[in-house]
Amino acid sequence: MQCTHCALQQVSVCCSGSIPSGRIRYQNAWLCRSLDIVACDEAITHTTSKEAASWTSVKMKTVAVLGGGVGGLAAAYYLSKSPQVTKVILLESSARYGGWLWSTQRSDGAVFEHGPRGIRPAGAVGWNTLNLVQDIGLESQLLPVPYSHNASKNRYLYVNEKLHKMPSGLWGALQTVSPFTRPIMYSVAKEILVKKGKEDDESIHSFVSRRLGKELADIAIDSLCRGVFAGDCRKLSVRSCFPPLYKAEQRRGSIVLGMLLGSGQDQVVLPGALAKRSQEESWAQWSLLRGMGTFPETLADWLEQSGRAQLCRHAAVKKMHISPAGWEIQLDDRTISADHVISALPAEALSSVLPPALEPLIKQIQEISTVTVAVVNLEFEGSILPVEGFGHLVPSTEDKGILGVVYDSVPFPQHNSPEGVTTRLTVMMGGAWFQEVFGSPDSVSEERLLAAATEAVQVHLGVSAAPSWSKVALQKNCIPQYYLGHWKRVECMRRYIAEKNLPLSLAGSSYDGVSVNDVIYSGRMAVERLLGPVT
Ligand SMILES: Cc1cc2nc3c(=O)[nH]c(=O)nc-3n(C[C@H](O)[C@H](O)[C@H](O)COP(=O)(O)OP(=O)(O)OC[C@H]3O[C@@H](n4cnc5c(N)ncnc54)[C@H](O)[C@@H]3O)c2cc1C
Ligand SMILES: C=Cc1c2[nH]c(c1C)Cc1[nH]c(c(CCC(=O)O)c1C)Cc1[nH]c(c(C)c1CCC(=O)O)Cc1[nH]c(c(C)c1C=C)C2
Repeated sequence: MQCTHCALQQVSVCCSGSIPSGRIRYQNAWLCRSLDIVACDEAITHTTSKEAASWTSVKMKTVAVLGGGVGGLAAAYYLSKSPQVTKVILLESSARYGGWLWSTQRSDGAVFEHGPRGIRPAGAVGWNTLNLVQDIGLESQLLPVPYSHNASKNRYLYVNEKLHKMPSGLWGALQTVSPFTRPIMYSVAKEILVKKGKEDDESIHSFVSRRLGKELADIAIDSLCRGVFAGDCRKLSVRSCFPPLYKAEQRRGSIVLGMLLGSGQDQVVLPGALAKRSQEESWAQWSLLRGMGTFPETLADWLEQSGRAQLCRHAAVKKMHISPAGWEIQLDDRTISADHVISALPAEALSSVLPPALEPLIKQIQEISTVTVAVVNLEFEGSILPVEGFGHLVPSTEDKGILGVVYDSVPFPQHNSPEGVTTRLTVMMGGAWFQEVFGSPDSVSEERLLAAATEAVQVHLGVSAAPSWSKVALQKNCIPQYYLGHWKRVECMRRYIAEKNLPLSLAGSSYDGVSVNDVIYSGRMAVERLLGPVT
C-alpha cells in the first residue's frame, strides 16, 4: 500500500506482518511518518521497539509561512501550538488576509460573498475546521444550515432550457427524474458488477461513464465538476479530485461497495464540542454572520494576539535563496531568514520565487494550472425566485460560460439587507471555458460579465427585473485544476524535496484538495509532517 501523503514510503498494512519504518502511534491508530493511517488498533498484530518517533527532538528556530490565505493562516495556527518552534513569521503580499475568502458587508448590513460561501462540517477535515473555529472563538457567529433545510435538499440543474430538481434520497433515486432517462438506482445497482479499472488514474468523466453510465457523466458529473472545480470533468483526475471514489474502486471494486463497507479512512481527527454539535444538529454546511471573510480575519487576530506568530501584510515574497544555514527570503524592502519554509502560495507564485537551482521542482510545480472564475453578486428587490434551493448548475453542453447560480438568500437569509425584502444571487461564470467564451481575463470588461450574469438570471429563472445592486469580481487563476497524473506530480515534488533535504513544505489548494476544509487540513499536515502531531 502506498501512503497517499508521504510519497517516499511504501507502507504495508500491519496485519500482513510487515511494519513500515517510521510508523508512530497516534490517537487510536498507527500512522506512517506522513500521518496517514496504516492500520487501526485491531489490525495491529506486530509492534516494534522503534516505534516512538523522534518528533519531540525536532527543533526549529524560525519557520516562515508564505501566503496569508486560509492555508497559510492554518499552517501558522498549528505552528503556533508547537513548543518546538521559536518564531513563526507569515508573509502575505496583499493588504488583507484570507486569499479567496473574501466578503463585502454593505453599510446596511447585507453580506455578499466573492469566494466560498458555505463550508461542509462533515468528515475528519470538516471536524478539523470546526475544532479550529471553536478554538479561535468564532462559534457564536456560526450560521449552520441543517440537512432538513430546502437549501440542502433542493439543488437544480438547468438542462434543455429548464430547471430540474436533482433527485435526492432513496425515493428520488428509484424514480425516473428528468433530465435523466433512467432511475439513478438502475445505474447504481449495475455499478457493483462493473469490472475494476486498470489505470493508475483516469478522467472523472471516463471513470463515471465506465461505472455509472454516460448519461450521468455527461449531465450530473459534468455539472458537479463545474460546481466544485469550475473545471472540465473530461480533463480532471478522479484520483485527485474525488479520492473516495477512486479508493472505493481500488479497495472494494465498486463505488457502491466502497460506500457501504468503507474504503479506508485516511485522516484521524477527534471531534471537539462544536463538531459534535454539528453532528447532533445534522448540519449540511455553515457560514458566518458577517461573511466567510471574518474567518481569516479572526484567525489572523487570534494569531497576532497569541504573540506566537508575526504576521506581515504588504510582504510579497520576491525571491528565495537556499544555503546550508537555511532560507533567505527576499521581500521588496528586506530579507528574512528562516530555518524552514511552509509554502501556502498558489503553485504559480511559488514557482516564480524558488531559486533556479531547483529547476526540476519548479517545472513540476508549473504544471499545476488554474482557472479563472467571474463571480457576479446580484441583489433584487422582493422575492423573485421561482424555486427554493441552494442553486442550480449548468452542464457544459447547455452553456459553456455560465457555470451555475447560487441562491444565496435561501441558505443564508441572515445576510439579506434588513431593510425590506430582497433576494441575493451569485452567478459563477467561465472556469475552464473562460477564454473560449469571454476572451482574455485581462481584457474582459465588467459590463460584459454583468450583462452575461443578468441575462442568465433572466433566462434561467425568469427574472425580468434589473438588479438593484451588483458587484463583479474577476477571480483570476482562483481554482487549481488537478488534471490526469496530478497525484504523481505531487508525489514527485515531495520526493524531490525529501531527497534533497530541502527545508520546504507544500500546503494550500494546489496540491491535496481545494475545499476550505482540505486547505486547512493541508496546513495542519505540513506542520505535523515537520514536527509531529499537534494537539
Ligand atoms: C469563487 C470561489 C468559490 C469557492 N467556493 C468554495 C466553497 O463553497 N467551499 C469551499 O470549501 N471552498 C470553496 N472555494 C475554494 C477555497 O476558497 C480555496 O481553495 C481556498 O480558499 C484556497 O486557500 P489557499 O490558502 O490555498 O490559497 P489562496 O486563498 O490563494 O491564498 C494564497 C495567498 O498567497 C498570497 N500570495 C500570492 N503570491 C504571494 C507572494 N509572492 N508573497 C506572499 N504572498 C503571496 C495571496 O495574496 C493569497 O492571500 C472557492 C473558491 C473560489 C475562488
Ligand atoms: C458554479 C460554480 C461554483 C459554485 N461553487 C464553486 C464553484 C466553482 C466552488 C466550490 N463549491 C464547493 C466547493 C468545495 C467542495 C468541497 O469538497 O466541499 C468549491 C471549491 C461546494 C459544493 N458546491 C456544490 C457541490 C455539490 C459542492 C460539494 C459539497 C457539497 O455537496 O456541498 C454545488 C454547487 N456549487 C455552486 C452551485 C450553484 C452549486 C449547485 C447548485 C457554485
